[in-house]
Amino acid sequence: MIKTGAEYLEGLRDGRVIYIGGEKVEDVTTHPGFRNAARSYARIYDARFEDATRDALTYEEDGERFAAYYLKPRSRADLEHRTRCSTIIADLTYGMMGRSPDFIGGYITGVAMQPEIFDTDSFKFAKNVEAYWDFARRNDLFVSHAVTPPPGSRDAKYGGGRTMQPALQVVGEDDAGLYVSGMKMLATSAAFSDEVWIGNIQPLAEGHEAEAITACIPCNAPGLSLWSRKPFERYAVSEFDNPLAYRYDESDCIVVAERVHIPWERVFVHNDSHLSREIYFRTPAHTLSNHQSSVRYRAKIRLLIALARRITNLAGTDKIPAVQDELGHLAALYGQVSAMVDGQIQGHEELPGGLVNYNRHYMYAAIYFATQQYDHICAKVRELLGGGVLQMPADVSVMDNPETRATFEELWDMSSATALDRYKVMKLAWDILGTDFAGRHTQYERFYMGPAFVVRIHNGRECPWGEFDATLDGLLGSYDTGEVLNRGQEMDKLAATPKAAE
Ligand SMILES: Cc1cc2nc3c(=O)[nH]c(=O)nc-3n(C[C@H](O)[C@H](O)[C@H](O)COP(=O)(O)OP(=O)(O)OC[C@H]3O[C@@H](n4cnc5c(N)ncnc54)[C@H](O)[C@@H]3O)c2cc1C
Repeated sequence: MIKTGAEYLEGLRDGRVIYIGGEKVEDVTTHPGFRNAARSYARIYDARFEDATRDALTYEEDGERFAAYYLKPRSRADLEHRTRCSTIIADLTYGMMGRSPDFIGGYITGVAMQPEIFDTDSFKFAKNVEAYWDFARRNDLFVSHAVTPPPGSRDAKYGGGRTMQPALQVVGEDDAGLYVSGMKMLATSAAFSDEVWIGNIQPLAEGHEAEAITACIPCNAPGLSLWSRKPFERYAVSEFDNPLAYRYDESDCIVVAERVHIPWERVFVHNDSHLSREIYFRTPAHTLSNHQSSVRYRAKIRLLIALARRITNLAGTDKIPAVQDELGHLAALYGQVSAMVDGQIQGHEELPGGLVNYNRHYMYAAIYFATQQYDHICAKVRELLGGGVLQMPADVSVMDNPETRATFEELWDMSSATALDRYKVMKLAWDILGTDFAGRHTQYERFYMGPAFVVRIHNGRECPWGEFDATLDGLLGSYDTGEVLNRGQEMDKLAATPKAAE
């Protein structure tokens, strides 16, 4: 059953423990660091009840409606349905919320499409994976994830001397389940999610099997706390000055567990270092979730490029051929991203059991493009922006004082736009390019799938090298030494033949 925005917000008032530094957040739906972002997520939930978006955001099965990110794709049309769903969510948030519910919806659905790999000689967890997917869709869960170990796990003294190890691991077991303690990085949107998925996207070293635990934990589980980074929403001057930080700060939290109990039915991998990482790649999980990343990125750079064009229009530089050339360059990059989204559908893969997946190599290639080009796109927009934003008054209170307002409106007005309209565009541009919020986005786009070398490893793994070999071998096999020698001898003969009378 799908939830309304109000029901979703009510679910966040569940006693979860969130810290901002030493401050304990009592209620994310009212706290000044989180409340507007919570409402932005609620807006996504409400859109599922609106005529224009219901069919794209949901699917129906046996008379019941579920979020479309829980749809197991069986055809190209299903993949397109999932893409439309993520496009609407990304458009509602201008691509600012990377870990919206459709991201981990892709993980959960992806693992449930090939649950058999979770049955091993030691544990039979396939039924848990399938049951969790059904539980998540029936309860319309928003799940976030933390699958990166803390830097402390590289510490040479890692093995000893501490009462609690930094890397989250199993520390106990009983008939009902497992106990875990430690930290996981960096659960974006966890403050707003119902549950958090913990696991390992990086390889685990031998001897670290206790860290292999992969499971879902409710955000209000006893012993679990979420340690938030600085919430930018709290420091937004106003909605007019920082419209993006004010509405769309999705938050990032370190997950800290102190003897958190996980019932067996929520455990997907235990004590198996290899499998704990393989599940993302041997199932469609990583591809379904990160197709969403490409779709979201497209929405974000559309906003950035639209801003670039508007800025040049307001400044009157849009008629200059060199400026038009820059806009053409940005338009080409946008076209490439769009083509990469469509290509993942066009080149989709058939899976066992009548299921399909987006093209995983194209997905990783799109992510690599996105991570490498984000700084470049921002730099181009900054170039076109000039000193614009810094040539504006400090904040919108300039409009509250009649004296400053009169001068502002008289001197800052241009034929292209009023002073206030120019101010509005410049402040929005700065919110995506220059503020704390913007800096976090630059880091996010670079690291959400891990460092660049990790994204290259994914590309190398999924590249159809066999096809490359076939191309090369086709050419190499089309000639051999004998033929070359024969052809050479024939040329010699021809050269030796007397030419006909000219
Ligand atoms: C804003 C943001 C949100 C995120 N959200 C999530 C989330 O929701 N869930 C989640 O699980 N993760 C998330 N991540 C990703 C995650 O937390 C890590 O930041 C990411 O995996 C990189 O790990 P790290 O920070 O430990 O960097 P490191 O692994 O320490 O890498 C940092 C740099 O060190 C160098 N380096 C390290 N190892 C090597 C090597 N072997 N070879 C060459 N160079 C190397 C590279 O230059 C690399 O860029 C998020 C990250 C950011 C920035």
